[in-house]
Amino acid sequence: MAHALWTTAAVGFCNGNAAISSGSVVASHRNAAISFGNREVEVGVMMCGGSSGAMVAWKRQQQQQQQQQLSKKKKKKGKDGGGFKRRMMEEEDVVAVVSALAGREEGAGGVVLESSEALEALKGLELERSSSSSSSSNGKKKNGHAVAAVTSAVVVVAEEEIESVTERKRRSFEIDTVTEKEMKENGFRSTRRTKLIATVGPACCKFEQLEELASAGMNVARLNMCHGTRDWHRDVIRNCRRLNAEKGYAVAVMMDTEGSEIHMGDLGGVSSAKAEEGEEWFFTVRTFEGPLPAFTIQVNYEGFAEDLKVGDELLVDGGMVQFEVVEKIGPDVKCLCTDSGLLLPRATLTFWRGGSIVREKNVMLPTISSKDWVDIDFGISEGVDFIAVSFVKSPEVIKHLKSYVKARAPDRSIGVFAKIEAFESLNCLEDIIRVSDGAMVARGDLGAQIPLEQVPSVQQAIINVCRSLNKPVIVASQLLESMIQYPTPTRAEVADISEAVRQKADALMLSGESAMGLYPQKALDVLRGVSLRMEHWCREEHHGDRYQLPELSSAPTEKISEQICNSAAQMADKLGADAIFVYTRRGYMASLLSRNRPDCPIFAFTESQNVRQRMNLQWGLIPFRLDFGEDMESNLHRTFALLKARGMMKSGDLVVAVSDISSASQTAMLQSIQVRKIP
Ligand SMILES: Nc1ncnc2c1ncn2[C@@H]1O[C@H](COP(=O)(O)OP(=O)(O)O)[C@@H](O)[C@H]1O
Ligand SMILES: C=C(OP(=O)(O)O)C(=O)O
Repeated sequence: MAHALWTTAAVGFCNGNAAISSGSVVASHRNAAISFGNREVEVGVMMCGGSSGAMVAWKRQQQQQQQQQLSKKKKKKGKDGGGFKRRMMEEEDVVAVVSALAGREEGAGGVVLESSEALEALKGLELERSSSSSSSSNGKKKNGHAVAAVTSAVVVVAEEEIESVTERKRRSFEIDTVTEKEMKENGFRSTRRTKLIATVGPACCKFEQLEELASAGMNVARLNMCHGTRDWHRDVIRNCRRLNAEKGYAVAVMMDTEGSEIHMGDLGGVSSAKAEEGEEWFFTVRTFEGPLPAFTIQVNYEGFAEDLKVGDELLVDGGMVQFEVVEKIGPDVKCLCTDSGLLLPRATLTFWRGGSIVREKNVMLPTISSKDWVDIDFGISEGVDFIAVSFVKSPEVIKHLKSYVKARAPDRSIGVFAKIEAFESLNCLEDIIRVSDGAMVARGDLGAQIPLEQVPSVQQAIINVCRSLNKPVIVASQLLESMIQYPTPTRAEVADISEAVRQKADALMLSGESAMGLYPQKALDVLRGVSLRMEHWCREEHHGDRYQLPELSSAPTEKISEQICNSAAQMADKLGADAIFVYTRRGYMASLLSRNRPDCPIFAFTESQNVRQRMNLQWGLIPFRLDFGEDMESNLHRTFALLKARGMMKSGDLVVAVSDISSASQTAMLQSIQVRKIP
């Protein structure tokens, strides 16, 4: 808005009828230099004489002029007039103050706010921005005037710069809007600890649909590179970024590689095909000009016919449809359908012989194919937060990818997750997880590689290893499979989700339910509702029967941080603390706290949006973005003030605060635990 150089906008806090006037300014409480776009503007919060309740803020050079203009407007149009809009601010915060300014009508002079809450909000603003203080407290003399209280204040901003203020404010302290809502609705002790991941597909890829999922609690959006084009994925990633930037979410993006396991082609463009028992189908590596012949399925693996033997069982999608190999005809394999079902595009294929999975030349296929490398480059350039690697069989591939990612994106932290689904990965589970940034129990394909009845115990084993090694773990696939078609889940699905929550997995993941199901939103609602209920049951109603968490192992170099976090979590539980606060640059201390699975939520403050998004996948972490101050004390004060102002915490709440950040002036890192009551 270039038209008005200094159209005055005002935010005031009033006692009774007092509004903005040119009444007696008695002392400056604090002067804060605020950057508006390219300019530094001084904003003053004034201490006012109790009798007048007047308030003024000024731009240094134009102070007098501003006051006259404000006063004139006030006189002319009354207290609501002159473009000043009266507005109650019971529970709103600094961000809302500035947003209100940005959203006000064209030409409106400002927003007048009332109530002590609003005053707190301004104090937050002031604290955050203050570079010097000439404050005087209640009743003390300053500049020869009696100062009663901080009863009022005005912030003057240039109209054309409001947007950058909004942006700046938002960037200096950010919290996921859904979490904030949940915290206000349920009280922050009851916020959901288990994180939710939704696979994005045609059923939920539009901006509005993603927004609906985000508001239903999606913490991470997963993109399965098996499906869709890169342009399609780019649009989704950008929609997620837009959602975060415009709506205040912290949705992370996870890219899941296709891998080079054997799978079917795209069925010639149809969305599914039914295979009936007794039918003969041809599996082939040939390509066809024009439409696919009837009863033909293309396969992506050249050695397919070579690896198979007559009599082998061929399982589609881990057994959703089953065939028996009856004949090999050159590059084609004729199969008889023995278990009917729906064939879906690009479904995985596994072969079984005498009750064991067949490992022939296919075992030599690279875990990361050449197409995956191109996808990975794409993901890095589009700024994904996580890369999940399909069919990991050894730790080497993860190490290799991690060093590649570090070289390609030295300034960003991209988490590399190992999907545990290959039979071979179970022989070196610890080694794989140790070098990864997290793991996914990919039960869909895992259930096709090991007997189904072993999947639950393997799930538990993977979760245990992850906790012991301090790696986040995702439980994925078929959590609500029936909801692809129906609006309510089966009881067994609810029990399955509850079990994963009881095992304290970091995150639960939807696949087809959100990607191509009829009820993506409802499925996420069920996931959220069941998680909340089970968490509550474990925490509040079943305290004595706490799920026994496995031993925590430790890395020698990280022992001090680990001990600090373990002690802080124990202390918080024993003291019945309301929250743990952690100030963290890389998210590491936050993860060490999270793995203790304490009773109270962990408010994790970090300076980086990237780290904030990554923390959004971890159990119990409520990630905030915050510009760190000079020292721990100032960080604590600012966060207390801001959280109180936003109605998220209140005076008297008990907080255990952990920090390992050092200020610019400190050379050594200071690790500390403090127990504080919110003032
Ligand atoms: N990007 C996409 N484009 C089209 N369909 C998708 C996409 N992502 C997922 N799907 C659909 O959702 C289903 C379930 O997703 P997922 O479990 O991730 O894949 P898969 O079935 O290949 O393991 C897929 O089979 C596919 O039909
Ligand atoms: C999550 C899984 O992987 P994908 O969806 O890529 O098959 C799985 O197999 O469970």
